Amino acid sequence: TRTSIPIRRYLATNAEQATAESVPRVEKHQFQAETQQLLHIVAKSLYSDKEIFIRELISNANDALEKLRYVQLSAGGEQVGDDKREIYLYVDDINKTITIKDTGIGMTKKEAIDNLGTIARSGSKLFIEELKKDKTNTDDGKIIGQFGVGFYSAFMVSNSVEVVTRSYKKDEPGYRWTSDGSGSYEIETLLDDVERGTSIRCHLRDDCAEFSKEETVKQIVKKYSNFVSAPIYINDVRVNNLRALWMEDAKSIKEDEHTEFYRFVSGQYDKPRYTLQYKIDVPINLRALIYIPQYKPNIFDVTQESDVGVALYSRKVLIQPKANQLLPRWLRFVKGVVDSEDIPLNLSRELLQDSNLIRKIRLLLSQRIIRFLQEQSKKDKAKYQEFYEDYKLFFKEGIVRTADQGEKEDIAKLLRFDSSREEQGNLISLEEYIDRMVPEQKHIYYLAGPSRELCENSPYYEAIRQKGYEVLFVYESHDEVLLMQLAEFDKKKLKSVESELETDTKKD
Ligand SMILES: Nc1nc(Cl)c2cnn(Cc3ccc(Br)cc3F)c2n1
Repeated sequence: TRTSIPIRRYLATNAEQATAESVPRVEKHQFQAETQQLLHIVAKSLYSDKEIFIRELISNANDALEKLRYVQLSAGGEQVGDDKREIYLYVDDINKTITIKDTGIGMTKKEAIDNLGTIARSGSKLFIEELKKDKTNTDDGKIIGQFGVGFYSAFMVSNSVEVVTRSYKKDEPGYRWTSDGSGSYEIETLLDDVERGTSIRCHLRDDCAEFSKEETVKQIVKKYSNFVSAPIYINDVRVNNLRALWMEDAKSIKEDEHTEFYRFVSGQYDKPRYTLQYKIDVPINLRALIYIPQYKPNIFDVTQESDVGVALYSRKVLIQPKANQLLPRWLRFVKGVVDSEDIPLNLSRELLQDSNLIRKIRLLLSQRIIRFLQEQSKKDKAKYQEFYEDYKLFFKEGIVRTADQGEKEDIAKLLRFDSSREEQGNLISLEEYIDRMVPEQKHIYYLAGPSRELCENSPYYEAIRQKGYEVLFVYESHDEVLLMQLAEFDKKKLKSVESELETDTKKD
């Protein structure tokens, strides 16, 4: 429904109408100081790669559609049936422009000017703080995230930016805002009909002409905005088609949907061996969909810094395709998506590296994955053992590499060992060993040898068996180093039977 009204009906009386013609329809404004500063930050330093201006403008467009839906819902108005909630991109490689148009809530003149100011005020002040303190962002971050500095990113690639917008509010005219991002902008009240929503037209710089090429823009939209809930069209062809599975109710997702999604995020064509969907809102907002591949990693995968498999999103918008700081190195074989609202959309790649928010996500995720795998081991021991045989090198590397005893022991929960009390090949965990230690037994005992038979025939083993103690058998020399490195677990010392015997005979 084109509810826009022509300006002439907008001014009730003739008198007003008469003056209307003389009202200066184009006003010139100076950018505030903060805006200048922010524009400079954004245009010069903020974004590692320019292409994300498309992500930012699409996110603003999607937010405008979400705000419209929210406003109409809370106003009790029914969702007007034929009211399209869509995002349109138009590229024109003759005139070197790209336009992002939404049919969302739109802006009044005051809102446009205030938003520019708000972004600039909260943006530059908060942004400078963020750069300094790198505290986890306060809710102001949400304002930026909401209609963020993202708009300014258009100036990274444009000689000038032209915005046509009309608010959903009754009797509001449309406006055209233009600026070259230098010191001022113009805002013109439009006399003719303007459809509700906002369209941002970027007049691209010569060195950014690629963003007026349909194919280039399609790839960028698929990369960053594939999961944006509103339909996105480029020159009237729909481009986004995948559902953000990680936002959906875990119980409603079928196995083959996971397989399709896993193949999209992992770039591998096997299936998930394990699937973990993880949602928390405190201490931070986190939606994660984690897959462990069916595929057995080869020595190359283990030794090289293989392609890190976890992508970071914020509210369904891609922030970083290979967010390797989201998981500890030893979990680099994990694939999937982590989405956090608390990540301000506009943090640059560098800032993401070591913020304490990222450290918190890393700790929460790795502990949740360990807990999940322990649960899986109890649910299906054989399946876990198969997984353990394929992935144990990653855990051992993790234990040896970390300096933190707590983390060593967390990872050690995943280890499995041959035991004197079990059939060969029926592996037990350290926790299972501890649960069945004899009362006066103080330590966890292990014996390293080339094979089970040689272990069982070792004099060391015989002695300890007299005491009725269970002994873990390890056959690889690196396992001996590993256990020495681990040194203890759950306050019990890990003792090699060989060393134990000597000290016993030496009556300490
Ligand atoms: N698409 C879209 N829709 C809406 Cl409702 C808003 C509100 N703020 N922004 C960012 C923005 C864009 C242009 C100008 Br001029 C000012 C400005 F803050 C929005 N962008």
